[in-house]
Amino acid sequence: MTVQMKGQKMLLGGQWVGRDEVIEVRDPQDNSLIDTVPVASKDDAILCIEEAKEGAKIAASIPVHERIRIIQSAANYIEENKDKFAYMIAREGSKTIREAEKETARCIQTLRISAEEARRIQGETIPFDQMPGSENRVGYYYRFPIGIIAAITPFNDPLNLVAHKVGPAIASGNAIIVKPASVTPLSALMLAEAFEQAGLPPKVLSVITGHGSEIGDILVTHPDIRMISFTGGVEAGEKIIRKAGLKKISMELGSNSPVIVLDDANLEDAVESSISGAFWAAGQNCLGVQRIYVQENIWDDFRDSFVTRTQEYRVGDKQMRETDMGPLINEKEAIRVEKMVNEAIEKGAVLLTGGKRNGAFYSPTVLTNVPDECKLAKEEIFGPVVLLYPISDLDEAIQKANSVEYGLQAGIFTKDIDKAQKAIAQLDVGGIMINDSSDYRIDAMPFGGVKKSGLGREGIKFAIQEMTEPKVVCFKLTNQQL
Ligand SMILES: NC(=O)c1ccc[n+]([C@@H]2O[C@H](COP(=O)([O-])OP(=O)(O)OC[C@H]3O[C@@H](n4cnc5c(N)ncnc54)[C@H](O)[C@@H]3O)[C@@H](O)[C@H]2O)c1
Ligand SMILES: O=C[C@H](O)CS(=O)(=O)O
Repeated sequence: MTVQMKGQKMLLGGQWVGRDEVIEVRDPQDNSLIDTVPVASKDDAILCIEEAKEGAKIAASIPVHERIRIIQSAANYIEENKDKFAYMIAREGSKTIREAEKETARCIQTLRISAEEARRIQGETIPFDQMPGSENRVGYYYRFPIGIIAAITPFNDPLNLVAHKVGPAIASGNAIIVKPASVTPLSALMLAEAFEQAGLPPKVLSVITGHGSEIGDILVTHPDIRMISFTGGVEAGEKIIRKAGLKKISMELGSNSPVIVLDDANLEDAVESSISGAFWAAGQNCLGVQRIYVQENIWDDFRDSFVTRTQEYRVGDKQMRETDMGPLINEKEAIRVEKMVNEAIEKGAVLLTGGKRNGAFYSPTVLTNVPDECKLAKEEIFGPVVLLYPISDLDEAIQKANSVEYGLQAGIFTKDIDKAQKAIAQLDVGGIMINDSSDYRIDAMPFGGVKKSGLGREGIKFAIQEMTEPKVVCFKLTNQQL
């Protein structure tokens, strides 16, 4: 399928512009050239922000009913062209076509929720006469847009995670500058095209392409940027926070997600849900199942079933419908995962299946007996690798699940409501799924983590809260008004 691309153009200050210097966007599966995008200069980033200042005034002046129409129209456009959007996600990224179709459907849902939430940005009246001397006053607060938002997004969900920033920004009357991942910028440019077709006024949305650390620095440090909405790895996140200065910050970072399987669990559900959660998007998934703590009296059954299902997972051409898992985003990432696995094996880990690399492909891999000091055990793998651990009881599972520096989401499989409640209370995470793996999310729920997994929450309504400020209004009434 050929997709008519903007080609060497980015959306900067309401204009589609090209640059002599370009970045090649290549298919991770065969390194074939898909398209090129411009390398924005620091001056381009500064110009983009200057134009976005006008865009912010325009965005704030768009009436809510028009914001709703624009966002719904963009969602309709994506729905009418869903095969092209899914094709591009699978082409420039490493998702299979079926995974890409699901991401496209979620993006449409994300935008429709954004349109709904545009009508729910409300304030409250405040009874001001609460103290002696404060009589004869009435007032309220309402939420207003903050201005220009810089959105910096990762490679693994190149469409929906951009929509999670653009949708709420437009719904709340802000201007937004998106800097997509340099390896998967094309889906973000297609999203910008959807909003252009929908009649979004120029300069409200910009998509600037280039090297993250270069133009990203301008976006992060510029005084006219009022909020940084970052989704990516903790290393980049920490660099951004150190440079940002006094700005609103949203950080959706990495994870090392645990799942607990107790002996009263539905074993088939636990296996199937954890297989999907572990190997979705070749493990390049912030919610990906990385550690599974299995109660020892069901250890053999779970381990054998999980390994068997892992071996049945079909790795291959991501554009083929029968494929379950494609490559990682590039060979460098696959080599990074391979090194983490080999380090663990050298230190005594037991490989139960997988552990094989072929270029950017890395086979679905399961290990046990991984020493705690290994990178594989304590860091984010961001690849198709799962660690199994036997545990004696829930207390041990919770202690071990909490023993890493991340806390995004966790899963627990049990029929015992008391044990589920204990896990809810004691697991140090942003979300816990009962009888689902850690990899469960709907786009409307509050989403984000604790510790090194991030700051703040996304999930449309929650993103809108971060993208708006309350403004208090108080009227002192004159005698004739009383
Ligand atoms: N919590 C979440 O919602 C969530 C969702 C998806 C991915 N992630 C995380 O993202 C990571 C994988 O994505 P990635 O490899 O694209 O992440 P990354 O951190 O390498 O890059 C993310 C974005 O930041 C830009 N960037 C990198 N360094 C920068 C800097 N110094 N200043 C400004 N911008 C900079 C990149 O160009 C890219 O656009 C994983 O850690 C994953 O867990 C988290
Ligand atoms: O990679 C992290 C994503 O935010 C998870 S999801 O694709 O949004 O569920």
